[in-house]
Amino acid sequence: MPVIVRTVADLRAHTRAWRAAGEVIGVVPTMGALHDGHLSLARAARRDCDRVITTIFVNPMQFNNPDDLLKYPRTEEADAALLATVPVDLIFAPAPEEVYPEGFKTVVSVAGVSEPLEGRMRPGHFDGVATVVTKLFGMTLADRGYFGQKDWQQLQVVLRLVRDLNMAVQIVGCETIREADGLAMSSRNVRLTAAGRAKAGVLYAAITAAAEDIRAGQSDRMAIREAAEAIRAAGFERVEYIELRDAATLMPSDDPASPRRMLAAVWLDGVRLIDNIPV
Ligand SMILES: Nc1ncnc2c1ncn2[C@@H]1O[C@H](COP(=O)(O)OP(=O)(O)OP(=O)(O)O)[C@@H](O)[C@H]1O
Ligand SMILES: CC(C)(CO)[C@@H](O)C(=O)[O-]
Ligand code: BAL
Repeated sequence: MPVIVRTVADLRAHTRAWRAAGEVIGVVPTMGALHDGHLSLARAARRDCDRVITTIFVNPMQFNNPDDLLKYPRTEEADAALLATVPVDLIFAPAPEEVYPEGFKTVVSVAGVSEPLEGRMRPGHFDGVATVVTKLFGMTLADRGYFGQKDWQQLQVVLRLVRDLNMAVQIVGCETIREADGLAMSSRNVRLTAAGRAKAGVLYAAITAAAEDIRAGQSDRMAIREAAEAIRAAGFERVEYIELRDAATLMPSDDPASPRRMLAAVWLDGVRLIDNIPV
């Protein structure tokens, strides 16, 4: 089993020795309730790095919805058993007071790319992500950080953060791991009912069809409207957004010559699902 460490002092004792030995350290930040998506990041880190740390921390600062924080699944024992199969060297699972001790005052805020889409729908969310990711890099002294493309906007926020603050961490974006019906794996999927789960693959199918239609010459607006209709017709409660954006800045883009990404957030069974694909 990987060693589980709860304090920054204990973590540093390991990472200092690793660095002194010239070893390359990879970190995989997670909020736990691990699935194959997370494990694919840990496996990529295992291939590239001498030492792999997975952090498990349900970061209160990035939750704009207290109910979402309360309901967030916590499965540490099962997570440790899964990480042992990779294997990772160390699990860092601090308590909130270790990360945000009394007197904590700093907020890291990435303007621009944090603002639309998830940033608009979840106010303060990306400040919480940027702050905790900055702290996790500082705590772990990692050389490389592994993030999933499933959270595409988050990945762009982290890339901007690292560039803007000259952090010596190389960011690796790993592709989205999906269930057989196309549903992107996510810790929140366990909250779907059996009926909801049976429909959930429609999200990926609808945005994939829209991306194909756009590549075949259909207008962006029409293709997106059809995708939203297909999702509603399948019984999803709400389409929060389906947007075609510049892949790096997340600003609106109608220029097919530059890399674009279709990003969506929808509600099914009271669960908020996100997904994205290249166009
Ligand atoms: N299906 C997936 N494929 C690849 N990477 C993923 C997948 N799901 C999550 N990740 C990545 O794992 C890291 C940790 O994510 P997180 O712990 O939030 O898991 P999650 O399943 O996305 O949970 P949720 O979306 O419910 O918060 C992030 O970098 C995220 O992008
Ligand atoms: C990167 C992260 C672990 C920061 O809390 C979180 O946003 C996540 O799980 O994607
Ligand atoms: N997976 C991104 C973190 C979050 O939803 O809060």
